[in-house]
Amino acid sequence: MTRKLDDLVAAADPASGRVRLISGNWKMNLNHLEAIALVQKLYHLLRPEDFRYAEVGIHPPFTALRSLQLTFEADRMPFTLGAQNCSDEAAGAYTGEVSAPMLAKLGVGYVIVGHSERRRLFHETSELVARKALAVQQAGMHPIVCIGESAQERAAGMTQEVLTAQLSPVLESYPVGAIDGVVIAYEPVWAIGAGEAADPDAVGEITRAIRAFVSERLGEAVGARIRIQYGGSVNVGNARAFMTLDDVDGLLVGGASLDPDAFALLIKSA
Ligand SMILES: O=C(CO)COP(=O)(O)O
Repeated sequence: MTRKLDDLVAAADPASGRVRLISGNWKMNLNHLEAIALVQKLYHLLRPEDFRYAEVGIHPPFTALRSLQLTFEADRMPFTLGAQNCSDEAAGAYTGEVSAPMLAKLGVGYVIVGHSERRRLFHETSELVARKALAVQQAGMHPIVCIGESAQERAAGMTQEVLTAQLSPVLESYPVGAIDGVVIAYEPVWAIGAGEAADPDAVGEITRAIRAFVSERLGEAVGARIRIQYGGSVNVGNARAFMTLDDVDGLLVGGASLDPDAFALLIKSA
């Protein structure tokens, strides 16, 4: 379900004008009944003003999308529905795949593409990720494009190089007029599921460099409008430190989004 424009304007950061976005990536967890129970509990823990601070996206497995779509509609819950992946093809003989138009039909607003788990475990290249981002845009949704360096790449001083290489195919192929609908999620691979997040000062520097790179490639106006999330062991204790960084507009939360009490507190603390 997509939220009304006036709600989203309220969720914008007054300094940057960018709408904050806190997204819960459930990964391969929770069946559709557990998914309904979690969002009902989460919704009751949040007050209307919590939704005015940021747009809150929920990214369940595909099998729970229809159930959550109906739950959000029936109870008028102002969450935005999200998916974790999609095919770069619109339809056809691709056994086991799910297309972007199918997700759009379910009311999905955001689709995560290029998560490091998909790059690493399912061998997704940055070119494929760029095609998926384009498929998401063509179906009328927004891609959340994940980029991030591994521990080895970081140790070798290659962070900036890796991030720009991952991002470039998206910036080169995406329609220029729609590019500010892209959300970039900076998720250092070594911080995912690690229990310890990256240092906020370092994230501040890296996200500033990501925005500068977008500005350099596509102009200052686009750079100023594109949204950047941080992800990797975000929890109640550190969410605010990331949200107060100038170039961070939101969070991509894994483990902590599976616990409604923790996720509600995290949204409030941010
Ligand atoms: O991969 C992540 C979100 O996409 C982060 O996961 P954790 O928050 O569990 O570290």
